[in-house]
Amino acid sequence: MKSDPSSFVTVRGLKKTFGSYTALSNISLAVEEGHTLALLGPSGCGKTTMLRCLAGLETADEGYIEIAGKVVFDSSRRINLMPEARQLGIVFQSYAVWPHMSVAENVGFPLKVRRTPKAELEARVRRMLDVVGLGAWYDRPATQLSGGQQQRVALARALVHEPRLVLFDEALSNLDAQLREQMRMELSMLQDRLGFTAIYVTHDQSEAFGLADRIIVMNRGHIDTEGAPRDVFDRPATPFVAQFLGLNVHEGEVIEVARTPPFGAVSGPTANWAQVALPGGTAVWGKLGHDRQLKAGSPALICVRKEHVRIAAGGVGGPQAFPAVVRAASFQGLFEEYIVDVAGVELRAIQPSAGVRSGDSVAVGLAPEQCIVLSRDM
Ligand SMILES: Nc1ncnc2c1ncn2[C@@H]1O[C@H](COP(=O)(O)OP(=O)(O)OP(=O)(O)O)[C@@H](O)[C@H]1O
Repeated sequence: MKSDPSSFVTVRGLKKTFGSYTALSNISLAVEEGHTLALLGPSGCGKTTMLRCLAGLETADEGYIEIAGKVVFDSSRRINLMPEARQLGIVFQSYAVWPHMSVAENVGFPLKVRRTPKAELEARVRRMLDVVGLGAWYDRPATQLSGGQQQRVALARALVHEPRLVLFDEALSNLDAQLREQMRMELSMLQDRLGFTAIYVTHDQSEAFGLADRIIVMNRGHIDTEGAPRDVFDRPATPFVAQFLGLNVHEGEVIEVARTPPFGAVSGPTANWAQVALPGGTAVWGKLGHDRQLKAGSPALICVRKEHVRIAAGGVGGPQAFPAVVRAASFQGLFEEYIVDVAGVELRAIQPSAGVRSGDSVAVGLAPEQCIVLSRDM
C-alpha cells in the first residue's frame, strides 16, 4: 500500500473492536509534516483509542499506520512496532509525572531508557526545561510543582528525545481556564520553534480550533467531518457537527428551493437556498449546506449559531424577522444568553445585553446567509 508522499502520518482502514463493540471503524487520515491535526468529538467517540493505536499502546484489528515514512502497523503483513520503536512523544491529561523523581529525572527518563550518555542527557534535559520555562526547577522534587508546572514537565518529557510526532491526549483538560489558554499559546509557539508534527485529541472545540491546522470530528468510531478549522466552524457539514458545536438545530420540511432567494441576499455563484417550515409554521430561509439534493417536501434541518440569532425589543430589521417571547435571560459577563420562543420553537441567542427579560415580547432576526440548511438524513 503506497502512501501520499506529502503526508507524514498516514492511517488507512483502521478498525478496532472491544468484544462486540466497534470503537474505530475504517478510519483513514493523513497529516502533513509540521502540521497539527485535532481529533475532536464527544466522550466515547474513539479519540483516545485512535491515539493509542497510533502510539502502539493498543493494537488495531485491521489497518495500516505509517509514521515518517516507516510502516509501524500493517495488519495484512503482521507488522506491529512497539511504542518505543515508533519515535513519538505522548502527553497525557493526567500528566503522569512520577512523584518519587526530581523534575530532571522525570524529563530525562525517555533518554535514560534509550541509554543516552549522561552528559548529553543532562544537557538535553536542561535545554528542554529552559524551553518550557522550568530551568530553575531542575533538582526539585516533582511533587513541589503546581498542576500547570507538572503539565510542562510532562510536555518536556514528551519532547526531550526530539520526536518528530507528538500525541496529545486531552493534555490541557486538567488545567484551569486561564492556564489552559496560556499553555495553548505556548504549545503553538513551541511547535513553530521545534517543528514537530502533532495530533491532538480533545473534546474542547476552542482548543481544537485554536491549535489545529486541520480538524477531524469523530462520532461513534467514524470520521463525521474533516476540514480546515474555519470551514468546519463556519459551515458545519452534518447535523452531528452542528449539534456538537452548539448551534441551534431544528427539524422542519423544505417548502421551496431557490437559486437566488426572494429577499436578494448576497449569493455566491453556487449558493442555493431553501425555505424550511418549522413546527408551529415559522418559515426560515437558509443557505444549503453540502447536500444539494433537497427539494420541496424533504425533511431538513435549519442550523444557526447562537451569536447569529439577533434579538431586540423594538425590531431587528433585515429580511427575516419573527415575533418571539423571551423564555430565559442569563448574564454571562461579556454577553447575555437568551432562550427565545418563536412560535413554539426555542432558539438560543448570545449577544451583548438586549435589555430584555424573561416574558418580554421581542423580534428575532435570522439573516438567511447565516442559517444553514442540512438534510436530516445525512
Ligand atoms: N479497553 C477497553 N475495553 C473495552 N471498551 C473500551 C476500551 N477502551 C475503550 N473502550 C470503549 O471504546 C469507546 C471509545 O473510547 P475512547 O476512550 O477512545 O473514547 P474517547 O472519545 O477518547 O472518549 P473520552 O474523551 O471520554 O476519553 C468507548 O465506548 C469505550 O468505553
